[in-house]
Amino acid sequence: MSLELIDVTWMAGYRTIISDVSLKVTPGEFLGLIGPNGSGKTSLMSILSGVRRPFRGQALMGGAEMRRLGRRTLAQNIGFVEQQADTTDRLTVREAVSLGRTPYLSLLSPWSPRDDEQVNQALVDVDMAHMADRYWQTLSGGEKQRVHIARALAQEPKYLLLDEPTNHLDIRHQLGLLELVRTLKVTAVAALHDLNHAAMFCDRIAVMSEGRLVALGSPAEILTPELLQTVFGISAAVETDGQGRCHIRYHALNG
Ligand SMILES: Nc1ncnc2c1ncn2[C@@H]1O[C@H](COP(=O)(O)OP(=O)(O)OP(=O)(O)O)[C@@H](O)[C@H]1O
Repeated sequence: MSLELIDVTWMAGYRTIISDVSLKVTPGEFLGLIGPNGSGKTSLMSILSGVRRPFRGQALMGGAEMRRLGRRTLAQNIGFVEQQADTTDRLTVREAVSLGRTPYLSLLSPWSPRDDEQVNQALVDVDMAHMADRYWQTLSGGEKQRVHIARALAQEPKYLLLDEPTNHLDIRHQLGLLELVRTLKVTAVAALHDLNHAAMFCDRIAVMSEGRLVALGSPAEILTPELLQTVFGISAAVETDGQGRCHIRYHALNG
């Protein structure tokens, strides 16, 4: 089962934000989405998640058009952690993560010990179990971000979509989160600004520029000095280690 976009265009008013993007997310992979500010990463993630519908083209999950699948089906398959999500509700951390179980609950299938297990595991995965009884409003930005991710993990998604998930996180938690995503049995797509993190953790990288998908491939194929110059307007050297992993060394803009 895969997520796929076929010739997708999305417009806001009369402005084209996403142009003719075709992209198939391979089951089990960790796909990084990179591109300059305003290049369309968030817009593309919201189409991949089923939150937004393409203006033209198709967004498919397991070969079925997402627009024909119910919200519950989408929520049982796709966990989406958006940027700047917040709540004014007076919730504890555990209650916020428990919301991830909503797609599985009904009158005939009420809250069970298995739901508790999923919530506990998600809290452990993001290193927030010790704060389970704290109120959401009292958390730091990074702690809130980890709770968002735990809520998505509690959904037991097949696809985990993360929009700039390392925002607000200290470096240890950034690395821990990306390592976690890589080891989970999910297909993951993450919009990332740190290109070296994309190189370290992603199987493939998709590059957005001005609403178009301009490159897609392994980190070593994608992260070349030429692409960094063309898409980001920067000068950099790219080193490759013995295992084929690359590392970008940036040059100062006015150096
Ligand atoms: N609802 C909307 N109405 C009008 N313009 C929009 C809307 N949503 C996005 N845009 C515009 O579309 C472009 C792409 O935005 P998007 O948030 O997808 O980019 P991004 O690559 O995620 O950027 P960033 O790296 O800054 O988060 C931007 O110019 C943005 O202003």
